[in-house]
Amino acid sequence: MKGSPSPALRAEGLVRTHHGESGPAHAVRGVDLCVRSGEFVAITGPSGAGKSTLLHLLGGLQRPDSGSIWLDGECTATWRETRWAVERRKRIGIVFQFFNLVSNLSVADNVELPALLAGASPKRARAERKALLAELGIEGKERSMPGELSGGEQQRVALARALVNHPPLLLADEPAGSLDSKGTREVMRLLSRFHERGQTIVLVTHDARLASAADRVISFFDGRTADDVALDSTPSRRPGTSGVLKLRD
Ligand SMILES: Nc1ncnc2c1ncn2[C@@H]1O[C@H](COP(=O)(O)OP(=O)(O)OP(=O)(O)O)[C@@H](O)[C@H]1O
Repeated sequence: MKGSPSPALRAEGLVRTHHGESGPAHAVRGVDLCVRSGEFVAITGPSGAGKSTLLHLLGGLQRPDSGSIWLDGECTATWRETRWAVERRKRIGIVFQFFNLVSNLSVADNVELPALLAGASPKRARAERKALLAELGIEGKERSMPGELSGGEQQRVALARALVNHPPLLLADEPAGSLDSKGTREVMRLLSRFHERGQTIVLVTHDARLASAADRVISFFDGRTADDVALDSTPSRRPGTSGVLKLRD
């Protein structure tokens, strides 16, 4: 394989059961996954299939009951909360459906915060924030509070925040789930643009249009991988057009 000798992300035998008031929910029931560096993988499936739980396991936001996760070939089994938090800052950007911006911080501060926490100087954090907000088309909103922005604008700020430390891996959980079709198209274009530059992306979505921007679509059903198909990546295919589904050899 060209580039990194290890996959960007590998998971083996992941199992996670939630214990809620209505009894156990077997959200993830033994999942193996391998994502190459630079690959864009979409995970789709019905509500309750376990997609978010899987993404949370991959980002260290929840721990598996069993199974293991490797990031760039490094086993994470011994990582505790603080180590995951440190590694997330450097290696994993996460975008959530409902943005999860800090409501009492300005747009600028929301985006700069992860850079400062990762040790960047204020000058560097500011420069990164400016570049990203310009790239995402929301310069001029730096002083706004998240509540003053449209859903699409908030999602772009969330994307800027996730990418401010240049993490090699981006995990996105229904990043257009609360947006209208224009907002969805914008998110799709942005994800495609970052993917074209080599960003590794794992996207959880119900939305077939968003999934069509990926290299590979994994269908998830009842806590397990039901199907894994590569999308046609002929040069004529441009991100944002619907990909031709082709069964993997
Ligand atoms: N914190 C929790 N406590 C108890 N049960 C949970 C918890 N989180 C998820 N579950 C249950 O685990 C199962 C999988 O949920 P999950 O959110 O991972 O699915 P999903 O595929 O992402 O669904 P959706 O597309 O609706 O977001 C569901 O039955 C859900 O009710």
